[in-house]
Amino acid sequence: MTPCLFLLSDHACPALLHPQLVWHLRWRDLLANPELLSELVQRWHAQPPGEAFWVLDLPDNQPAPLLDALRAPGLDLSPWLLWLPNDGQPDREAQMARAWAAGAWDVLDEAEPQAITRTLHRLLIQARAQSGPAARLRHLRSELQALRASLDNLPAPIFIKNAAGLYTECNQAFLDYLGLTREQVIGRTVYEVAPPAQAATYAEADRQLLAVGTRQIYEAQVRWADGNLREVMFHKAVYRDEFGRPAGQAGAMFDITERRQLEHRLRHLAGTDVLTGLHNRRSFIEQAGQRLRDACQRGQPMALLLLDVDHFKQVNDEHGHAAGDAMLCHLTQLVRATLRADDIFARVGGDEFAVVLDGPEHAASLAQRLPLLFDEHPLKLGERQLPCRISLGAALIRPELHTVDSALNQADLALYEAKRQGRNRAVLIDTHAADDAGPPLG
Ligand SMILES: Nc1nc2c(ncn2[C@@H]2O[C@H](COP(=O)(O)OP(=O)(O)OP(=O)(O)O)[C@@H](O)[C@H]2O)c(=O)[nH]1
Repeated sequence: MTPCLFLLSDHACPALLHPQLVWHLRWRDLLANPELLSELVQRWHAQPPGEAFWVLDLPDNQPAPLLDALRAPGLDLSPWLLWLPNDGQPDREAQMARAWAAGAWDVLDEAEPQAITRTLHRLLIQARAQSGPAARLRHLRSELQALRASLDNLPAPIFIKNAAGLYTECNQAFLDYLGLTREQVIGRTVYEVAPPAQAATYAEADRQLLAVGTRQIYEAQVRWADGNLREVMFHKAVYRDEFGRPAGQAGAMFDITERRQLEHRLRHLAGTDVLTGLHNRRSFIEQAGQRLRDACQRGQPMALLLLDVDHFKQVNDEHGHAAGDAMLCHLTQLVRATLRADDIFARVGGDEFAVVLDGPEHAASLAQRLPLLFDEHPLKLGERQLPCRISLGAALIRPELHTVDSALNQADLALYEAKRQGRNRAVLIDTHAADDAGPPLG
């Protein structure tokens, strides 16, 4: 915002004649040849000064090309002055008249040094008014407005907080997202802007960020304008004062609710059997593994049951694949109704199902009841009733001694034994009892 003097002259340099001019107004450029004006214009565009004053000599009384050039975009607002040399030319009055008519801001007549001093004095007063604190404030205000307009055009909610945790700025997207007015946000803390549970999370994150003094990315819930909680990813960074101390933080919010829901749904689908809606084998291995680890910590004995439909191939062959599907769903419903809420039930093969559960008593009771259950509840297909028979192998295990695989192997041995003994029955193995393959239960 330093006032500048652009001097264009083919006469003896007026700046040299008037050091006061040079002293108070920093030279921006000095050109001795009016033909270099185009170069001046280019420099002006490359690095426009805040304010500029031009002192012009109108060479050979031909001001038109010069003035046309001065009206080029970006230059036409600059005040300019005519330098009238005291060189004895006869048409001084005419020159002056032409300059006024062309829009000269003033005339510096070398023949009247006192008038030049007055003009320069006025020039300085104006220069100071244009480049002083008020002008700087105007400039800052207009920059702030430009910044705010840019922020308001961004779709992501953006906020700025000072070191005391007060919001000092935010964009329109932030207000829209929270459903608040500017007055409800600016100058307030997170506790006045967000529900208490979320506000505590944000305040702790703010504290950590200011302590570390760099950047921060974290996920948290945010209450949306409609009152619902949304999943949001915060990207925040500290800004510093002139001494390099953290002075506050600027943050942006990215709503990832839909992305998280999609991920959750994909994870669910990846672990779900399409026909029955039960865990598939992959999900069963994960869930059962976690259950065994938990049980291991508690010293809780566990059981793993394997159920397999007897002669299921025959059902398919005689009644069709759709009837076979219906039988698998029927089995699913019957077993699920018998299990406890925290038992893990999965379809681990075509006609093979697995259950992981706590406690040998519950396992023994199920092993006894399930084969009978299917006798009592045949599958109804229209007018027809299809008998549904299953074999069941159960392994009682101590989780500290078993993985899911080894528990499955034990249950498989028991299932094999049930099939071998004639099907439609249960065999229970206590992996720690001396006689591993116990008697059939069903
Ligand atoms: N309907 C239907 N059948 C399936 C599905 N998945 C596998 N199967 C069939 O299930 C049958 C399983 O047959 P096997 O493994 O021979 O067993 P099984 O006939 O029950 O004989 P045992 O187990 O020894 O009593 C095969 O015919 C598969 O084609 C399915 O999703 N739907």
